Amino acid sequence: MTSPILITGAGQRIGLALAKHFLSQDQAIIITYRTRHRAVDLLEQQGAVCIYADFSTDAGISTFIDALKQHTDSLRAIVHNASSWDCEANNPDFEALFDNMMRIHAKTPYLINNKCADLLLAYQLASKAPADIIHLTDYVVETGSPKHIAYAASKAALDNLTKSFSAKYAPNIKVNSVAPSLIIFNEHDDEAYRAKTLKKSLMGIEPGCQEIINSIDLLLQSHYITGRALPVDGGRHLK
Ligand SMILES: NC(=O)C1=CN([C@@H]2O[C@H](COP(=O)(O)OP(=O)(O)OC[C@H]3O[C@@H](n4cnc5c(N)ncnc54)[C@H](OP(=O)(O)O)[C@@H]3O)[C@@H](O)[C@H]2O)C=CC1
Ligand SMILES: Nc1nc2c(c(=O)[nH]1)N=C([C@H](O)[C@@H](O)CO)CN2
Repeated sequence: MTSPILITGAGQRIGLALAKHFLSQDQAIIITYRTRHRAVDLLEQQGAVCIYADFSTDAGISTFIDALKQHTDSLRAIVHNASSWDCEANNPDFEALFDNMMRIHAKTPYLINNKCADLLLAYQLASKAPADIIHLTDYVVETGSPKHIAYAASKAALDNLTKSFSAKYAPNIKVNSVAPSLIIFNEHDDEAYRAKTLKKSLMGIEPGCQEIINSIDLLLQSHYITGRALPVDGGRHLK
């Protein structure tokens, strides 16, 4: 039985790089997308199952879960990557911002982990190896972020879900976080922001998506690491 890996929000950037990596390893994948980027068409042509999902409402989460179960009866792993890096400066409606951040970063993983564990257990039963849940959190889980307050709090909630679900699902399913700081800039990031951000870590580089791919491969290959957050942050904590 080839059990696919589910990656949420894989239409661009890190999620897309992960999807391409797994396909290059002949690992079946299911991805979610919200915007139908051209890259989604290309993933589908390469054999990926691509499911539209907008996690901005409870109904959208529920609709996705139902669609997922129509496509597969087992999962090798779930990578919760979908995210919105939104901030208070851009959203004076703090009620909506907080709800949106919590829903995409905490409620969506919470509901999928609870309602799709049977798919992961089906893989474990057949393979006799543990399945995996991986949460993409953020370095700011440790520090907070004065400019992304609701975002940081929601990622901290996701970090806590890692601890709870790892205890709930062990030993059949491992649950870990990958906690990045800067991985890749956004196109709109100006030179001043880029220079300031690069100075925040000891390594002082924009490392690129391969760092996250390497981290996720490490967690997938381990039969022992669970309940942990793998920091991928260039030594930012020592700056
Ligand atoms: N990039 C970086 O340097 C860092 C990234 N991270 C974390 O790593 C992960 C990947 O980062 P990155 O690739 O930059 O992520 P992006 O900001 O590119 O977002 C990834 C995807 O999430 C999707 N998404 C956003 N909101 C929703 C929603 N409501 N419903 C469904 N999908 C949604 C987006 O869809 P659409 O294409 O429609 O917009 C997008 O394709 C994230 O969890 C991020 O927080 C953490 C620290 C640093
Ligand atoms: N969903 C996203 N989350 C984050 C992003 C992003 O582009 N999308 N970017 C960052 C920054 O790189 C930050 O780590 C350094 O300024 C954080 N989260």
